[in-house]
Amino acid sequence: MKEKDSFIIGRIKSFKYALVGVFKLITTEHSIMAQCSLGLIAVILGFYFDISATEWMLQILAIGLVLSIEGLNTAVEKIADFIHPDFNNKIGFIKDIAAGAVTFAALAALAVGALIYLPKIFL
Ligand SMILES: Nc1ncnc2c1ncn2[C@@H]1O[C@H](COP(=O)(O)OP(=O)(O)OP(=O)(O)O)[C@@H](O)[C@H]1O
Repeated sequence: MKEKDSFIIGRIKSFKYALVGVFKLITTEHSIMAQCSLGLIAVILGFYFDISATEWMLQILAIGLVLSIEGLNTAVEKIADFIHPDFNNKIGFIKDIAAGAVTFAALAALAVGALIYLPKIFL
């Protein structure tokens, strides 16, 4: 049996695997690429409109929330396709609710973006 790593070595290895996961998500998943692009546009808008520190914090949290849940949704889709590649109503239900979770985050992020930028654009 493989010997267990020490606490510190274990955490460093986990962080390395997590960074590899970030790289895989960004380079292979179209949904993550799309969300990253929207996040990048939000960051550019943030610099353009010189938003406050509080607005930056809310915007960064919103971007992080969407990317995190989109990443988990991708993982759910991959597991579903792996364990049951054929059409199946239960797999469809699982994928739908995982996508629904992303939609909650995306709507919240949209609301944050609207509250930050609409007054700056129209007022
Ligand atoms: N094996 C399946 N059985 C039943 N329904 C499925 C199955 N695979 C996909 N679906 C249905 O199709 C929808 C889209 O699934 P899919 O895996 O293509 O996700 P997607 O959001 O298009 O993913 P991607 O991130 O690859 O663009 C699901 O939400 C579900 O309703």
